[in-house]
Amino acid sequence: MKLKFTKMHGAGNDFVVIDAINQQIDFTTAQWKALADRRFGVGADQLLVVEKSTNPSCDFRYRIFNNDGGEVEQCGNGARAFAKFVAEKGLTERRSIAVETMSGIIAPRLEEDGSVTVDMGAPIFDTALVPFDTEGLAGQPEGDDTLWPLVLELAGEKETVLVSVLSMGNPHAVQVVPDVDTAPVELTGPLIEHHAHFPKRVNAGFMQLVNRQHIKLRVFERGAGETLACGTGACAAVVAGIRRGLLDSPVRVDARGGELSIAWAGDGEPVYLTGPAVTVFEGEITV
Ligand SMILES: N[C@H](CCC[C@H](N)C(=O)O)C(=O)O
Repeated sequence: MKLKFTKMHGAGNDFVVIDAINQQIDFTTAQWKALADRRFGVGADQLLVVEKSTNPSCDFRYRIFNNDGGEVEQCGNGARAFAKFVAEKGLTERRSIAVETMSGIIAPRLEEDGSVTVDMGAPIFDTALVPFDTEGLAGQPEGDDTLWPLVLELAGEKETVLVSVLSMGNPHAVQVVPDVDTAPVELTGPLIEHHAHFPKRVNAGFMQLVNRQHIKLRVFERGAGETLACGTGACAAVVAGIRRGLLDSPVRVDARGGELSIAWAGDGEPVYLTGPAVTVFEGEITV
C-alpha cells in the first residue's frame, strides 16, 4: 500500500506522523520497525499514529511506536507534533485538544508563538505502576522515596548509581551527573534500560544541574537509544529534581536538540511541557 506520512520533530526528537483516520493502517511490529529504520525506511525515533477516539471527551486517540517497533504508553515531544499535525491537516479547528493515549488523557495547546504546551498529567511514584521491582534492593537513602540504588555490572565490575524512579505514563530512571557531556550515557544507558528490576525496560535520564531553574539533560530512551530530546524524560527529570529539593518550578531543560520548559506544582498536580513542534517534509512510501 502507499502510505502518506509527515516527518516532524520536537527539539530534534524525530517522528513519522501518520493520519490513520483517512488511511487504513494495520501494521505488524516488524512493519513499524521497518518504517522507523534510518537506512531501509523513512527513519524516526518514534512513529505517531492519529486515530479517532471512542472516548466522547477526547478529540483524538494517539498511538506511539518506538524505533524498535514496540508500542508504548506516552511521548511528550510527540504530543506537541501531534497537536501541530492535526491543526495543519485541518483535522480540528481547536487550538486546545484532549488526546487519549495508552496511559490516559493528555491536553496539548497550540501557543500564539508557535510552541505547544502539553498537560502531561500527574507523575506516578507507585513502583508497582512504573513498573519497578524493588525486591532485594538495598535500603533507600534518606530524603526522597523515589530514590533507589541500582547496581550495574560493567566488565565484571559492579557500580551503584542512585536513580529517581517514576512514571509519566512511561517508565523513567533519572540520575544527577556532574557534566552531561562526559556522562557515560552510551555505556550505562543500555544497562539501565535493560536492568532486571524494570520488567518493561525503562528510559534512562542523565541530568546536570545548572541552577535551581535550569538543567541540561541527556536521555537514553527505551526502544530508541539516545535521542536529541525526550519530553517525558524532561518531565521526569524536573519532577525528580523538585522532589529531591534541587529544583524550583518552572525549569528550563537544555536537551541536545533544543530547549524545553517544564512546570510542576507538586505531588498530584499535572506536569506541563512546553516546546517546539516542527514539520520537516511530507512523503509517501510503499509498505
Ligand atoms: N522511548 C519512550 C517513548 C518516547 C518518549 C520520548 N520521545 C518523549 O518525547 O517523551 C518509551 O519507550 O517510553
